[in-house]
Amino acid sequence: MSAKEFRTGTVAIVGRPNVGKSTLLNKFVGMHVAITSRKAQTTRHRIHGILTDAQSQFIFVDTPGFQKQHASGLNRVLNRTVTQVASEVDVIVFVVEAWKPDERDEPVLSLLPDEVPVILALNKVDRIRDKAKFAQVLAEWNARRDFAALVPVSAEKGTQVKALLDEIRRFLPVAPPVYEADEFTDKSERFMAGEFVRERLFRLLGEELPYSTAVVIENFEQEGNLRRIAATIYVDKPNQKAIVIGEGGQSLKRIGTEARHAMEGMFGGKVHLELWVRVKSGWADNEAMLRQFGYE
Ligand SMILES: Nc1nc2c(ncn2[C@@H]2O[C@H](COP(=O)(O)OP(=O)(O)OP(=O)(O)O)[C@@H](O)[C@H]2O)c(=O)[nH]1
Repeated sequence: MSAKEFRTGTVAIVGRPNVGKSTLLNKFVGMHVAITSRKAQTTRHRIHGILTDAQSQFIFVDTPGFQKQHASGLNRVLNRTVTQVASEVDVIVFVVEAWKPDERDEPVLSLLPDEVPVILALNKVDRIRDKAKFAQVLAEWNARRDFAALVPVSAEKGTQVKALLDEIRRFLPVAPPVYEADEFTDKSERFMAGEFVRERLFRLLGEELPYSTAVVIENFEQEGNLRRIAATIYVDKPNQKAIVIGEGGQSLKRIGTEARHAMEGMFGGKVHLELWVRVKSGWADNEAMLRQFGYE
């Protein structure tokens, strides 16, 4: 492979909430950079996962979940991000669930720009039993848009993920790599720290908490191999604060312990983590506050 043929480009992974975008991204980069959970819309930041192999460098832009039913300020910001990201990349991977074209995919489909090639990834094929019906689903999707390719995958099992990667590669421009091969994300440790707290929060309390929770890293200091991190979990209502803290502080303690262990594994050093919970009502509707929380 000569340097002249090396390909580098950006890839947006789009799709409505819960279709498996984060799982796919994690599979691609082989590392746990974006959080996954059963709860819809847990990915709010634009995360760059990077995969470099002998022939190419894929720079993945993970886009936020997409929900039309709640017209809050948060969703307006999310929708803007999805369109903006989609028009700036070399190729788009549009992730849907494989069993049937779903009307909830329509808002995302309608936002995809015409000038960027779109690969349809039909995810969760591990749950497909009826092959004949699946052929019909493929035909239906084909009729809806001129996709650059249609690839059935299972992000969770890894089935066909390599085939999907090969399809994506075809659309990356010939260019030298932008990032060093061992970089997996362009976000700082500070950002990752916030992601770990958010992940544990959703994992532990996902069923009880609404989407209106944000994590802000207030302090991040490094002394030798010790990192001192202070984070605030913002909730909308006092009763949510009580849920996050839990009986006798049990929940908050568990979130803190698990997040700290995850950080220590990732950063390769000791972490001292301090967690606070604060009520800031209406934050999901206030665009200035959203910017403060890093939701561009
Ligand atoms: N059976 C099966 N489940 C999958 C597959 N890929 C993802 N899932 C599950 O689908 C759920 C949603 O996955 P995520 O990766 O969090 O989905 P997402 O699209 O990033 O969701 P948002 O962040 O809400 O936009 C999780 O429970 C995953 O375990 C797959 O290939 N097969």
